[in-house]
Amino acid sequence: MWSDASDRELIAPLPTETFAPQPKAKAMNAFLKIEKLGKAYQSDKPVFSDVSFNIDKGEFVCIIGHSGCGKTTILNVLAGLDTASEGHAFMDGREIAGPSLERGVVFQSHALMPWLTVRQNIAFAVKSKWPEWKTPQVNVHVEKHVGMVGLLHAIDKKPSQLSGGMKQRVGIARAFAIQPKMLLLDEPFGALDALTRGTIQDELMGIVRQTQQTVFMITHDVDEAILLSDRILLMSNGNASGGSYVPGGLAEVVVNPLPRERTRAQLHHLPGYYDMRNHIVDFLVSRAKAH
Ligand SMILES: Nc1ncnc2c1ncn2[C@@H]1O[C@H](COP(=O)(O)OP(=O)(O)OP(=O)(O)O)[C@@H](O)[C@H]1O
Repeated sequence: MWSDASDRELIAPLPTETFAPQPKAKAMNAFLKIEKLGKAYQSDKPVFSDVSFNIDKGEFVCIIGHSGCGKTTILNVLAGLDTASEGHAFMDGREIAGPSLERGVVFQSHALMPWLTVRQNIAFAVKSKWPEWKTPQVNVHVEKHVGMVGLLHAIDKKPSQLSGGMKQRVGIARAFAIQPKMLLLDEPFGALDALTRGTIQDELMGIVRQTQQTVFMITHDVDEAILLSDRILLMSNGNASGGSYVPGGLAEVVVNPLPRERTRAQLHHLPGYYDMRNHIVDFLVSRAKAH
């Protein structure tokens, strides 16, 4: 029911699926195209290999897997901050070869410049993207994006004067403000309490739906993935059982069957929610880490 048939063709071999394939038209020239990606810090023990997937424009894709399977490594390759040992990553028809303002990145730690205010932090990024812009235009743009995350009242405060949730909001506003072609989120809400996390998830979902932003996000939270994403990539860890080493990789692609206009409050009442949740949890418990 959930597996993405076209991705299956790209990811070979995949384990037997217990769900009927769901046909989904997928262009050959997908917006983001990952081909047979592999990474080895130790040549005899690659972290993962043969990872292939596509992301369409406007799609929200989450990746889930146990610690150490290589999620951040993949995100860093997409960000241009790391290189793969094998394979290729293309965005918008061009191979990714270094960081670019075409991709906005939000990490778990907010990475704001502590000596600058919210306004100045975001203006710095905006001026890097559009150096020809005059100050009034930069200000309007900054205020629009700070408003989007509900922080206009704190726009002239420094990071030390903000809560953890507020700092993450600034990071999200800054990433959106450069109008990236792709947003890369590495557990952006990992350090937040459940209440703040929920509020910011709602805000992020609203902005993403409104801007049709393409997103690749790492999370450890199954409910967060089900709430936000159109598809969920399930990654397995490298496995050294039986004397030989098998690298980790992309084990399965789960297509989210829930209506896109879902909200956090209604999620648990939607038909199909528990089946999907149980399927992902079962994967994490029994298949993701087959040591
Ligand atoms: N620079 C490095 N040098 C050597 N090994 C590294 C390096 N960076 C990552 N690794 C190793 O590669 C593996 C994958 O790391 P990565 O951070 O991508 O995993 P992850 O799935 O994102 O984990 P987590 O969920 O804990 O963040 C880990 O075993 C890690 O120790």
